Amino acid sequence: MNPFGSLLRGSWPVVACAIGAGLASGFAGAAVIGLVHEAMSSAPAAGEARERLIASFIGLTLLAVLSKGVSEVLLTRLGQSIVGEVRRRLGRSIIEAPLRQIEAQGPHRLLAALNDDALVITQAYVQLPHICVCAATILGCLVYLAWIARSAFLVVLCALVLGVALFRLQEAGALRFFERARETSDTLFRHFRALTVGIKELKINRERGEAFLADSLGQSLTTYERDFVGGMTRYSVGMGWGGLLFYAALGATVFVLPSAAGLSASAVAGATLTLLYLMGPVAQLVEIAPSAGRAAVAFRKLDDLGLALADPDQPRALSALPARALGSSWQRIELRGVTHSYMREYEETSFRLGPIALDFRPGEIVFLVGGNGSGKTTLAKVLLGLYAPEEGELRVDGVAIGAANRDQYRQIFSAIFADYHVFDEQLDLGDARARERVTGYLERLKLDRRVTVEGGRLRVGGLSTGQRKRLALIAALLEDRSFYLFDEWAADQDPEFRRVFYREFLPELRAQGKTALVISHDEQYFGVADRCLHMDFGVLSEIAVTAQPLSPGPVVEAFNAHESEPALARSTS
Ligand SMILES: Nc1ncnc2c1ncn2[C@@H]1O[C@H](COP(=O)(O)OP(=O)(O)OP(=O)(O)O)[C@@H](O)[C@H]1O
Repeated sequence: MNPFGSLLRGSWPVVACAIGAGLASGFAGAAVIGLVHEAMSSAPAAGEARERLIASFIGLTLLAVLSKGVSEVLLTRLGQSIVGEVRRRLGRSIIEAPLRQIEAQGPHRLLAALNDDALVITQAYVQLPHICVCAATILGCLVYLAWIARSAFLVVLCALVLGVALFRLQEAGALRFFERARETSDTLFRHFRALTVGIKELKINRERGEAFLADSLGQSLTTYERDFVGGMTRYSVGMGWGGLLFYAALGATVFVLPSAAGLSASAVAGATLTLLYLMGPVAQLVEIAPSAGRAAVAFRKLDDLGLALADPDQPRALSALPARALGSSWQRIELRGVTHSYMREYEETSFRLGPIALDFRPGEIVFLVGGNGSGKTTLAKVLLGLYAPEEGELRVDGVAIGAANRDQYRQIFSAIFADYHVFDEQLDLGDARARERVTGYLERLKLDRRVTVEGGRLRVGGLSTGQRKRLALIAALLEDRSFYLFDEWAADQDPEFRRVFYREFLPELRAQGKTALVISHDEQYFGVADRCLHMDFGVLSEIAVTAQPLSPGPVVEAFNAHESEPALARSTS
């Protein structure tokens, strides 16, 4: 979908006012030229006529300057609102795009799109009123020229047509340079990311730091600079041709047309003034061209990334999932013959998960174990609706999950992946009960000194890696979803918090009727599970649960009581 009109929706009044003010400025400027021409070519005015001429001159120049100022202010407003809108839409596009697509692009490409492409597209949009004003001024000047000196008009028209053709030729080359520069921009953002994320490694090893600056970052910067300058140079050459043709038309008007076409001295003066005035808007239009060219490259790049700047208000597909499935009232989540594979570049083999047959019921604690790279996280992503199954299907209480209801399905889950992120700024606690709950969690996870509750929100201080993971656990528990995924949550916790997690939090979730899939290597806690699944190179099997609680206590007793229930065995692979 062409986002051109929809990006400006809501900004049309500003665009219209900017165009109106620009036109007023352009026409007032052109009228000043006409006035000057009239004053120069007729006998000096006296008395009332002279006063009228001076008053008109002052009025028109004031109008030209003021309306130009108004137009500039409006354009600044327009620019800021469009860059915000472009980034909002890109953000939405990223959230709505399939996770595999986003993972395949990598964060650096998305950052480049959010930064570079959003700005470049905005710069082009902001020029829109300028383009209208310049085009109107050029048109007005050409009409005036045709009226006072037809032969000069024809010469200028020929020069314009030839100039545009030569300019377009140069522009094609310029766009190729800009496309290469845009590709380098992706690499640059990858290096920027490495610079911020890998700052410790770069500081510790000076040679690595120097090599990074000189080779990785340095080379990309040089390549970007070379291609960008190359593109702009092509445009400058195009502009040079245009300028040369313009001066040729001016020379012909002044030196050739009076004798060749019998142009009068007054017509030559008028045509010369008009041509000199025309140079301004023509030059402006030509200067805008690189912005438009770069915007075209940016739009193409967003298309390649699969990120459309679609109108966010377009109607969305309605979910086919019954509303009750969103709460804790689902009774069965099934994976039937589900598969997923990754195609690996430069490798002949690809990883394939499944086919998986698996059921989950409310109130189950299911452990998932297996070696590194065996497919545990991949299974979790498929289960959570983050990857669409290639074959087979997911069902909730018999309702198949597809594109239309996948987003709604995902709202059943709360997850802490190994590469989790906590949205601190969104830790809004809401009512008093939630505040009470969170105070309890903070105390139990020994975060009450680092994280405080202020004005219904959590205020987070500097946290260690393990503390941050515990904060992620609190954030997940506050979401109060019916199905939890913990991907090696306890991996970076000390023994005390591992115990609290396995012996207290998991049984509590079970008691609340919530389900948890726990990816874990902590064998000593496998007894907590109702079922234990094992993943081996994408193949899932069920293993026996052994209950060997380490340290008995009130919570463990409760857990042991639960263990006397028969272990659920609904999973097969
Ligand atoms: N985004 C991806 N693109 C391509 N291949 C991937 C991707 N993510 C994982 N893989 C591959 O899929 C296989 C399973 O990975 P997965 O992350 O599911 O394993 P895991 O059991 O969770 O491993 P770990 O215990 O190390 O976290 C691995 O061989 C991995 O190389």
